[in-house]
Amino acid sequence: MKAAGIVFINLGTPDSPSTASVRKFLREFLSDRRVVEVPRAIWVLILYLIILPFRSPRVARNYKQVWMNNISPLRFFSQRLVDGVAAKFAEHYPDAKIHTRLAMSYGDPNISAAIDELLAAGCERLFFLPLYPQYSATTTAAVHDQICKVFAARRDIPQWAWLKSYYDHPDYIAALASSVQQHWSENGRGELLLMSFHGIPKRNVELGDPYQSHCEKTAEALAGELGLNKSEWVLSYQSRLGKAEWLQPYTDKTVIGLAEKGTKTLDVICPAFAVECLETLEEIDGEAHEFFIEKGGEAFRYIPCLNDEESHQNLMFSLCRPFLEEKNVNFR
Ligand SMILES: C=CC1=C(C)c2cc3[nH]c(cc4nc(cc5[nH]c(cc1n2)c(C)c5CCC(=O)O)C(CCC(=O)O)=C4C)c(C)c3C=C
Ligand SMILES: [Fe+2]
Ligand SMILES: [Fe+2]
Repeated sequence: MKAAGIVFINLGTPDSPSTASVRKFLREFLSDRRVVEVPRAIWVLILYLIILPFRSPRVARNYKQVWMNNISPLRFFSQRLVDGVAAKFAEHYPDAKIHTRLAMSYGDPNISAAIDELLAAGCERLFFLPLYPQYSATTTAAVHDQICKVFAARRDIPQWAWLKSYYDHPDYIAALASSVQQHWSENGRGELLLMSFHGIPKRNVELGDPYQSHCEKTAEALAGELGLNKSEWVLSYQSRLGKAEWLQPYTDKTVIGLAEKGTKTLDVICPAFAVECLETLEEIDGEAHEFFIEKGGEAFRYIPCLNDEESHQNLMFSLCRPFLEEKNVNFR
């Protein structure tokens, strides 16, 4: 087997929960045209005059609530996951040279540095695995752009492949289902299972982004695996930004509506997030949790992301295996 490099890529996160670090992160993230498609001249004004000055201190306070000693949850769990998968590679392919790296779309460690390190370590083949089960141009294509930008500046391009999505991979659905079942066995079963996915603007879907259809397929497959009928689960979209319409139903309104209509116990899972982050810990287990209780709910039970669970490491291993074994790669 030729020396191979695997790059796991997540969104990115600030270096610290300070306003300055959050501002730096938001500036890079929200300047990407894949993320915000508003015409540049208008967007630069909104970003620099409104979002960066006003949102950064508020979001920094939110990050402070979920920060783990001196590391962000997203960075902590992503690195643990990658370390766990690296150990599996070493165990299953003891004679092979497989190098793994975690990289971020925004902030450090960046994709370009990861590629440089892997090539310097002698990797002749590279595989990129964005940690987004559902494809969206706002996230997955942004990763693809960055990979292509790095190679556009190189003369000798290595053989490389990437994984576009894994929204219906049997090991992904099985890992989610077993996390729900474990949660039910430890905490009891709520009246309803809410599956909350990160949202994107509705217009993006109208223009051809398959994200919504991927989320729906994940949700239906998970409900099927758990044997739930239509009245036992709900899909919603969280984390909207700005005034435009995003995918509906919105998670905050859904949670409030359910509590007002008499749901007392709610189990909540966020299948679009590979690992814990601000959007799961603060927005869902913090804010949405509070809304539910304020409006009359009794128990809001957040089901953790797959994080560095064994089932998640095995899923990552399965996703990399065809590439590592140089089989005919036939990814979706
Ligand atoms: C799971 C996939 C994600 C999609 C799709 C996505 C689209 C998307 N996000 C924003 C704006 C923000 N997202 C923010 C945080 C954030 N987003 C994701 C994932 C997806 N985003 C994650 C994992 C995180 C958490 C990062 C962390 O450090 O924990 C933020 C920052 C926080 C805030 O200011 O509220 C913004 C902004 C847009 C505009 C978008 C699609 C158009
Ligand atoms: Fe986001
Ligand atoms: Fe949020």
